[in-house]
Amino acid sequence: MEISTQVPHFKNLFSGKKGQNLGIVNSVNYEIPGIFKLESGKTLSNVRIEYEMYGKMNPDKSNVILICHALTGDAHAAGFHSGDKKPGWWNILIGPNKAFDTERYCIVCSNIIGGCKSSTGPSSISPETGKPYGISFPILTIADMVNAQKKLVEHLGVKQLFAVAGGSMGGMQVLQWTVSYPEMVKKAIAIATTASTTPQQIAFGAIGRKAITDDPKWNGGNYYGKKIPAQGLALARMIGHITYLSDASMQKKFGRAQQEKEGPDLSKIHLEASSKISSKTSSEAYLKTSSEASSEASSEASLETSSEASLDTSSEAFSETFPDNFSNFQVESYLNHQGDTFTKRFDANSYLYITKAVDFFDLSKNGSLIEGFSGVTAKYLVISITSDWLYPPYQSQEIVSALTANGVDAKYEEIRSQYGHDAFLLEEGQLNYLIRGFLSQILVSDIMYQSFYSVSRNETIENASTLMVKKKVNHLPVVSEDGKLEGIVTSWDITKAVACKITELDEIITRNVKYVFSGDKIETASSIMEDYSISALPVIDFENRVIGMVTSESISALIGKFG
Ligand SMILES: CC(=O)SCCNC(=O)CCNC(=O)[C@H](O)C(C)(C)COP(=O)(O)OP(=O)(O)OC[C@H]1O[C@@H](n2cnc3c(N)ncnc32)[C@H](O)[C@@H]1OP(=O)(O)O
Ligand SMILES: N[C@@H](CCO)C(=O)O
Repeated sequence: MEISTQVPHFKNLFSGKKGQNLGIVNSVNYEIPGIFKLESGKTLSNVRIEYEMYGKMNPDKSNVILICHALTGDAHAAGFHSGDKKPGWWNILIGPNKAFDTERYCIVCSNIIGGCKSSTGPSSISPETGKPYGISFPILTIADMVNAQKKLVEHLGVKQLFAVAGGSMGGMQVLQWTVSYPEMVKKAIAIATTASTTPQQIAFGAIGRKAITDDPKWNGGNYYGKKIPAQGLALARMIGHITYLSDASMQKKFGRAQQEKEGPDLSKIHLEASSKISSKTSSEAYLKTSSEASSEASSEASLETSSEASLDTSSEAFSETFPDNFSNFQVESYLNHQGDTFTKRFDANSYLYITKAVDFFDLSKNGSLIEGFSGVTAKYLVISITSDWLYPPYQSQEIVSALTANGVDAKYEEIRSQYGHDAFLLEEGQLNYLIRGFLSQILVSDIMYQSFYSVSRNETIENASTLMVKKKVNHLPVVSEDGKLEGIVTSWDITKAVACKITELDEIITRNVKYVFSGDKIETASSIMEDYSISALPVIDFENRVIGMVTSESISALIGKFG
């Protein structure tokens, strides 16, 4: 066997290069075959999951990181969609040389079920009725979202995720993953989240939902192809958005400043600009809804409707309440803008279902979070934000305490920020630093040789020794016809065999062979080598197929280079 003599590629482990953007990225849609069962016992069929993937999977698919989005996020976590000026929502962290380094990891992000960004949700067409589900969509839980993601992960052929990461509701999915499928998650990163939704969080969710359901245009959830409940949805977002900021960030952003009286009215500029900028988003969202409602005519109607409805929201709010010359604080204008733009990108029924799933979330068992986390094995990084009053730091500390009580390796970090809850979307420097440190232990995959020679157990000792001499190697993994590891022979075994006049390789193979996985830390490989006095280990995948070799020389070279 030859293990290629070149020094393995150390990639950008210690490069300190500045992060780069991914360029143009695309979404992919996957349909879960058969019936998808929900926690409630209800079922869905033809369930679609929209996802994006950045970076390449390594041969044994052990470098995959699943990113879980927050309440109103989607699969588009990084890079740019063609024609877009803004990148995906976690572009600060995902890309070459960023914490979620796409040169090293394969990043997958999917839109949750229940959402309105091409995964199956209330605005999708029910295969049974041929109409949008509306509120006939079954009740959802965070576990349902995770179960759907698991189907996607299986479809991608990934046996174990290198990591799962997310903030806010994304953090809840992270926690749920490690509870529901402990064997499938190696590392977990939960940011600005809770393991059990508090009454205060539920209260804010309830007000948002009431704003929507009290809007007459909500119409019992049956508004597709008609005027959307823009006013209620905008109000829900305005309430929600206040909880994503902090007292300090609002002071800093707006103070008591008022919108300019002289010159153009900024709130109108923003409204006009947003209806133009978001016309693509709006047409995509509602074309989707109405094409699902199956008529081109209705798609035009609903496109018109969606922009009319959102303009209605603000004009009603201002004209009915205040005379024209009343002052308008900047913070009011800002919230109006946030509410208005939200109506152009989000479905009101999805908002109801998803916020309810958040409210249901409670991982404690018999009132005990320690019991709830009893099966968790993933290594954890839990991050909170000093100014987050929606998911305050004590809730992250409770997670860490309960994990630690179960013997889980859990690290707690606090980001110092004035941004409030949404700091998990904004604090580029601190997040990159903490996440990179947590993820970037050197792995076998970083130093293994992917080109190697092997022999079959039916080989003669003469042929095996000729191969070793010719290719200048001391270890040959013995593999079956389908590449599965059966044993190993070393040059020392061959020397002994020659001395004892043994001719068949089969007689000298070490069958109780030590091996590693490509996702193992190099410390693991190095301690096996030390404990058993061996200088090379086959690297196998989860099917027991040999995919590479790691040698003591390659580890020494790494230590020499960076130690
Ligand atoms: C996984 C996920 O969570 S995905 C969902 C994340 N995205 C969102 O939540 C979208 C809405 N949220 C936000 O915009 C969040 O505040 C953030 C965290 C994403 C962005 O934060 P920041 O960069 O600080 O932006 P900021 O909060 O200042 O908002 C900027 C917008 O407000 C507008 N704005 C600022 N001041 C005013 C004002 N006085 N009057 C009207 N509009 C204003 C800006 O023009 C800008 O509009 P645009 O987004 O249409 O371009
Ligand atoms: N602002 C983010 C975080 C909410 O938790 C969102 O809308 O998804």
